[in-house]
Amino acid sequence: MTRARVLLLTAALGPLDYRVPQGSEAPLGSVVIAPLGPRRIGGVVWEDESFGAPDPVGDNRLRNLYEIVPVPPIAAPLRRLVEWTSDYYLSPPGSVLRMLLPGVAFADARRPIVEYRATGELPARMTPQRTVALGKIGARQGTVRELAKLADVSEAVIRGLVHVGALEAVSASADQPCPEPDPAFAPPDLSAEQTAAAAQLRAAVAAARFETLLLDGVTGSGKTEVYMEAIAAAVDAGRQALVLLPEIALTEPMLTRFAARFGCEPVAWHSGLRSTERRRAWHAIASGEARIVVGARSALFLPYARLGVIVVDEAHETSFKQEDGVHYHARDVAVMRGYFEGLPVILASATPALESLAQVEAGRYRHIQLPARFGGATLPDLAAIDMRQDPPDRGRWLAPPLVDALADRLEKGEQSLLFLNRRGFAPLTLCRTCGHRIQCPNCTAWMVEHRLVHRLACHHCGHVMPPPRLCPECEDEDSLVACGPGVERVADEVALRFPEARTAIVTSDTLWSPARAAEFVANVEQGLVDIIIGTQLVTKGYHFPNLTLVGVVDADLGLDGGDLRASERTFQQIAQVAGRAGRGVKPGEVLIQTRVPDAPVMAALVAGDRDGFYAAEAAARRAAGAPPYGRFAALVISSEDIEVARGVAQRLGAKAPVADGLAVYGPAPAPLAMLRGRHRFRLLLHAPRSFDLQGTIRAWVDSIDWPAKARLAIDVDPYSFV
Ligand SMILES: Nc1ncnc2c1ncn2[C@@H]1O[C@H](COP(=O)(O)OP(=O)(O)OP(=O)(O)O)[C@@H](O)[C@H]1O
Ligand SMILES: [Zn+2]
Repeated sequence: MTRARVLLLTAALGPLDYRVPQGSEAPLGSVVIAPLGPRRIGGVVWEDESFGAPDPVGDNRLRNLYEIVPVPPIAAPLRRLVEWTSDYYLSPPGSVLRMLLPGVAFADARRPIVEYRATGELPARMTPQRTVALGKIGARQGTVRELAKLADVSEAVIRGLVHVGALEAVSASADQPCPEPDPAFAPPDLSAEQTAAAAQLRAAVAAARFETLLLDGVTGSGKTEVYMEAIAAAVDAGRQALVLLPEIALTEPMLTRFAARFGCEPVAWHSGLRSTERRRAWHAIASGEARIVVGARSALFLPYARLGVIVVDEAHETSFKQEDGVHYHARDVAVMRGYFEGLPVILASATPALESLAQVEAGRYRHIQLPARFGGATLPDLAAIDMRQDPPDRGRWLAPPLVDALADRLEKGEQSLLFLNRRGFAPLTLCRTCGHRIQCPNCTAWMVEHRLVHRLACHHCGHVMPPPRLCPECEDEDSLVACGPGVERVADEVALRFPEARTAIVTSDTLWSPARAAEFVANVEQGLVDIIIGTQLVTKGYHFPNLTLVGVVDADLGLDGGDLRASERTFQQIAQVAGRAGRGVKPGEVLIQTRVPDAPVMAALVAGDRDGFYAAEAAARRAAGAPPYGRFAALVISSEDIEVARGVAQRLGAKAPVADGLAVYGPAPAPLAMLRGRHRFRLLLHAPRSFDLQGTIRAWVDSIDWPAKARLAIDVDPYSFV
């Protein structure tokens, strides 16, 4: 009889033993469906010796596996990555496994789906909407939902077109062939510096060995062009390439850019995909047919058949850190994947994380630099506007020098960008009469006014309500006032000052789909926008040659809050957004509104002294034992019942581990004391780099009993301290 130990797709259990039905085989890594009580559940056949090698279950108690799923087995290096991730981030292995095997992995790729395509017949009644829709669909084929998305119309319009015979149903196999990228399609003419950098990357891919390379080039130096050479090398070698991006909004422009370089779009992977697209993508990735994959961090764990290189673009971005479920950092896990699979990992950034630079210094990462912009474009001039000396008019947010600069660009027909990392109209609504502030009922957070949609919204839990007319506290009428600016409010000021200017507000509210992102890019490129007002979403990736002015509306915003990376993040964010200016022939100017122009980070930005800033920051971190020279981990205990949460936190606190060099802070109410209706208490651990934090935490957490109503979230190497 053959048995199989299976790691199931559930957080609650370790591996379980099963019997392999007669006539079937289930070698290590096989994807299977197994019985679990009355349920059917997916899983992967695993080594007996993993996860503490639990004792085997007696033959007589084994249940039969239901099915061996006909997809390629999960390879050993990826199984090791699952174990490592589970171990390092203190997450159940079943939760990690789910990232490899989303539901679509179990959907039969060969089962046909009904798709639709144009028949060439035009409906008798042609509305303008139908004309546009058919134009956009062209020769493409897809489900009703996909075509609706493609044509930017409702599904009803598509169904209407089917009804009148303009579209016909076809049975499509879900594993439609992926187009083959052609590395020789349109290679760029690289500059001498770029050529040297690209040669190093190509050689690393050809060597097919683990190595981490930090591609550190100023904004506009052509990092993307250069790492595409590494991808070309991987494709040439018959391998797959993965590019991780920090935001979904960046994927669409990147797909277009790849299409220009390789002759076809790569395969995209992110949470915005339709389930049919997702199914197609997953199976193409697992079979090796998807040669280039561009995706968000969730693309990292997929079972690539023949991965040859991983690129992490904008590698300094903290959005690579997942803040729920498995709290992993995609940049760090990418490096581990490279290690287990024996392949190069390229981290690209104009403002590398201190962590990455420390690895370079320690000799563990190779440093590849591109110190100049491509094509003779120069880096922009940065200057600070001291808001204490040059304040904006009352109730306004733009200081006179910035207003003048905007007027100047409008006159010259050049584009400007105003950056403020705050969505909505105003971050706080306050009663003038009684001082009441409108707070989210579920979170320790203010409700943010979104005037464009007439709503107050909580940015933590998504709770929305109409803006009240009466103060909920004193019931005074029309006493509520908006405090502070968000991008919408800055846009109002721009409209007031420059009624003729064409503006675009760019936030996750306005660029919620890849299609909207693509539309925004096209509008700016065609010169249909004069002033962009945006959040961090516009700080990176974009290349608008006619954009010559960047205004940072509130440079001090990120410095509040006492986050250990506050200065570093401020530096990166402002350097990145500054990098959008002057990328063409015309030089760029950057004006930074601040109340602390003498703060080291502002002074370094204005002086263009990146090395000095990083050196000072590194010294300060080293002295404080902060990352990357020391380590943190956070334990957040939450419950709907505050007493339960407090009780567990206190019992845990009473058993806090004691060790040389280890400091345990708390328990204390977390800064975000309530989130989604749950009360939160936090314990923070601080230890030297070499300390076994994971082992310590594991033993500690096991030392108390956990009531069912309390939940524990563990965050190793936290980036968010709320
Ligand atoms: N060798 C080249 N030939 C033609 N165009 C190039 C070349 N190198 C760079 N470019 C162009 O210069 C612009 C900037 O390059 P790219 O976007 O690759 O820079 P980057 O370093 O990734 O920038 P950022 O970090 O600011 O996003 C792009 O429009 C790119 O196509
Ligand atoms: Zn809330």
